[in-house]
Amino acid sequence: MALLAGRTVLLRAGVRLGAEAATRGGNGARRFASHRVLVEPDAAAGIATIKLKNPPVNSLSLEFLTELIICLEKLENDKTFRGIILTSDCPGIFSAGLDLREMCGKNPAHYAEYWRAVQEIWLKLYLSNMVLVAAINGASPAGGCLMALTCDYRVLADNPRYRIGLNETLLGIIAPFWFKDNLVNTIGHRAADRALQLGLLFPPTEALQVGMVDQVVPEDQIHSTALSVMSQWLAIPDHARQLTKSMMRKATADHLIKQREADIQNFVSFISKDSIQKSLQVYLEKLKQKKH
Ligand SMILES: CCCC/C=C/CC(=O)SCCNC(=O)CCNC(=O)[C@H](O)C(C)(C)COP(=O)(O)OP(=O)(O)OC[C@H]1O[C@@H](n2cnc3c(N)ncnc32)[C@H](O)[C@@H]1OP(=O)(O)O
Repeated sequence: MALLAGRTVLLRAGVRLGAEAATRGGNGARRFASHRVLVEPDAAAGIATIKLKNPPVNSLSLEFLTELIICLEKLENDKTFRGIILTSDCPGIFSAGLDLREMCGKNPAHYAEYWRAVQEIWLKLYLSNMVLVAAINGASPAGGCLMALTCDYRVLADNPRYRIGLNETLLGIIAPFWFKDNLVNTIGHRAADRALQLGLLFPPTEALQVGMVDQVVPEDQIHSTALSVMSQWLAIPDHARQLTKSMMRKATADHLIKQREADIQNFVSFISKDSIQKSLQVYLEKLKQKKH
């Protein structure tokens, strides 16, 4: 195993994380080769910082999700690491959430493959044995917010443009039950009810008030704060913390695990509807025209 402090890392001989992109080989198998998930290891501290790097907005495309899933698997299986700091390498954006282009104008088989990957990243993050701290250094709507919600602790940089929330209703779509469960577990039923129905995106002060994040700090202190939170969490014996985490989260994860195939079918039939396709296209078009 080679560990290079402060660099994109080689975790196992010959496998370069962050240097991988999914492509189809002749036999249909996936190969990997690109630079979207940067891992900065601190082996002495047992911490890996994952920097999301899928410019311009870290939208969660199938390829990006696949790389992230592989990265998390490798870290989870590597006893060197006990904690992950999840942050962004894209200035001003943590993640714009699911890649709308994966949900528009594609076929049912693609939607099913995509949704399985979305479920997988959520399960991997939500059930991770490691301590996960989100250092949210940018806007974090929808799927971006969901990734942060899977973490054990959330630090948000204090910038009014860095809004966070599950805004699905604004797109004319519905947050799945497991997005909802994760939000309810974090901010409580009443606040989640209001936030989900209105598709609220909270600026930092409100995000802190509602419990969507645990701490708001000046932007230049986000990484140091995440490190100090991490050392506090890593001071707890792993077995006790991990079993407690599992006790708190298992029922929520099992809810999805038991209905995984049905959830995929629901997604495929919902997203394939003409009316939903139309809403998503209009939303994407609005995003594109915003600049002009
Ligand atoms: C049953 C279905 C359940 C599924 C649940 C869905 C969960 C989701 O995650 S849906 C995605 C929801 N995401 C959003 O609503 C965020 C949309 N984006 C934004 O609000 C802004 O882009 C953002 C605040 C993140 C950043 O703003 P800017 O810095 O001003 O960037 P631009 O808006 O100019 O965007 C640059 C470029 O990126 C494209 N873009 C943005 N978001 C997405 C996305 N989620 N998927 C795909 N592409 C995205 C945007 O269109 C611009 O493209 P170009 O015009 O081609 O440069």
